[in-house]
Amino acid sequence: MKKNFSIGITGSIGSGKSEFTKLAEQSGFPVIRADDLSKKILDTNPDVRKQVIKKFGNQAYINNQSNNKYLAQIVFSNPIKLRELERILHPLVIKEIEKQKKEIFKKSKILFIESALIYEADLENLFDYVVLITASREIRLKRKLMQGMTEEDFSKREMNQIPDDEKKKRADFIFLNDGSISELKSKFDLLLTLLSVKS
Ligand SMILES: CC(C)(COP(=O)(O)OP(=O)(O)OC[C@H]1O[C@@H](n2cnc3c(N)ncnc32)[C@H](O)[C@@H]1O)[C@@H](O)C(=O)NCCC(=O)NCCS
Ligand SMILES: Nc1ncnc2c1ncn2[C@@H]1O[C@H](COP(=O)(O)OP(=O)(O)OP(=O)(O)O)[C@@H](O)[C@H]1O
Repeated sequence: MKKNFSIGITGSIGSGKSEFTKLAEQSGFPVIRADDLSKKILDTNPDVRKQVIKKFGNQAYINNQSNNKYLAQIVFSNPIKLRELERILHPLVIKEIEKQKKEIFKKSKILFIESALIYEADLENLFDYVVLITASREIRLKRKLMQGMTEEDFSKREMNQIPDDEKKKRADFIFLNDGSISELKSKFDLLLTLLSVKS
């Protein structure tokens, strides 16, 4: 293998991208989760906190923690507000990914990066390859209902995401995750074979 690879993992809500990322982690590969970075920045960056309170009010934080339920209620019902929150967070998330990527590539040739919004946020150039995890709406909804999300909250989030048909045109690899986790693991192993990577 000649160079370092960064592999983006994306998919619509409930598709199973976190499960796929977990498989990469369990196989010993370094992983970055954009969502976790975003949450950490939202919680701990004082300048972000100032900007978020200015746009969304004092209720955006409870004690020292971001009030995600409150923010979710606002932004997923109002695309303008969502863009405002994204404009505050995304540049910092991208900067942090780039920083961590450099460090990780000193020790590893492969890096998996999970991000729900690779196409929505135009992040494609952060990755050598993008893996799209898919499942029917019915299955994705069922999974999120099982996790305690309401159908209304699911639909509001989904409405702010690019449809799978469009994502499929842009992804390098597409894996359907409508079976068991062990079937998903076989697909993960297939990806390693296709990329000539050994865990
Ligand atoms: C509004 C917030 C605080 C709500 O947090 P909450 O814990 O309820 O949801 P969480 O972040 O875990 O998201 C769950 C799912 O919602 C969907 N989702 C999250 N952000 C977005 C978005 N900007 N656009 C579309 N869908 C989104 C994804 O499918 C994601 O996996 C949070 O989603 C947020 O800060 N979003 C804006 C920043 C962002 O774009 N983050 C995504 C990765 S960088
Ligand atoms: N093949 C599968 N078999 C059984 N359960 C699954 C499978 N894939 C995912 N799940 C479950 O469905 C739920 C949603 O999966 P996951 O969190 O991986 O999706 P996601 O794409 O990361 O979702 P989100 O966009 O909400 O972050 C989780 O509880 C997960 O364990």
